[in-house]
Amino acid sequence: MTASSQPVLSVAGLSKSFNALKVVRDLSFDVRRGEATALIGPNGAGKTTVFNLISGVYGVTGGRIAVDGRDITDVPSRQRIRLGLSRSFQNVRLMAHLSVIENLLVGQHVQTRGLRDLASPFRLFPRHRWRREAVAALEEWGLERFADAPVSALSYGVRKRVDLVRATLAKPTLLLLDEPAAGLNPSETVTLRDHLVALKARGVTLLVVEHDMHFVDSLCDHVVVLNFGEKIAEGSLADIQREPKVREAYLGATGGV
Ligand SMILES: Nc1ncnc2c1ncn2[C@@H]1O[C@H](COP(=O)(O)OP(=O)(O)OP(=O)(O)O)[C@@H](O)[C@H]1O
Repeated sequence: MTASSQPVLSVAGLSKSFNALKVVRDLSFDVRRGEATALIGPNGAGKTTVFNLISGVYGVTGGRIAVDGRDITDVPSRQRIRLGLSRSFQNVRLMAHLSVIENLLVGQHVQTRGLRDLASPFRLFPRHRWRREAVAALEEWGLERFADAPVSALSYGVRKRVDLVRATLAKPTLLLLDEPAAGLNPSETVTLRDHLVALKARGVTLLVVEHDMHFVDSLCDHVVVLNFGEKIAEGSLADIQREPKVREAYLGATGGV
């Protein structure tokens, strides 16, 4: 297999139980390089748990996870970040009392050094490489006017985009996005979608948990459907929407995919 045809992420026979509760069952799928793959399913299907397994928040009960052909199943989560995995959470995890630029600097610091000396005086090093990179990234995404604003003063849509900038500063190979469109108004949703389409065009591979099927349709190349922790279908959105199993799973839960 050539490096470019090798999947960025490969999940094989993955399972996770919490005591007697089997939340993920024998799940296998690949995420192809340069594509956006959606992981969808009714509430409680196990999507967030799969993200937590891939990012290393939880250990697996069974199965293997590989990134760029390297088995990371037993690699601690911090090292997974260094191997190219980055994640943006459903509830934005920026520090509200810090400015946008400070949040980006903390993010870079945590990714490269860990939490050990988090208190180092960033403000004393205005010409620091990280600061230049963070400012350049904000400019690139048209967010530079917010650089010195406290995160608490930003709209939710701008916070989400700042969180995306934070997640991509480390130039990830694979970006995991947990419900990126949740809580956004229609125009914020389009802006965020355009940001993600641009990231994809730059070669960032995306794995997205999302309930908004219009958003999935406009961003994702491939869809994996979970129900009760099991994969019940995968393919294009049009393909999986035709699958009786998928229609059944959604009709039982939310009334349609
Ligand atoms: N730490 C945990 N301990 C016990 N059960 C858990 C834990 N985390 C998740 N679960 C259970 O696993 C199942 C799957 O949850 P998960 O959050 O992964 O689903 P989801 O598909 O992301 O749902 P949603 O779309 O509502 O966010 C649920 O029944 C949930 O209660």
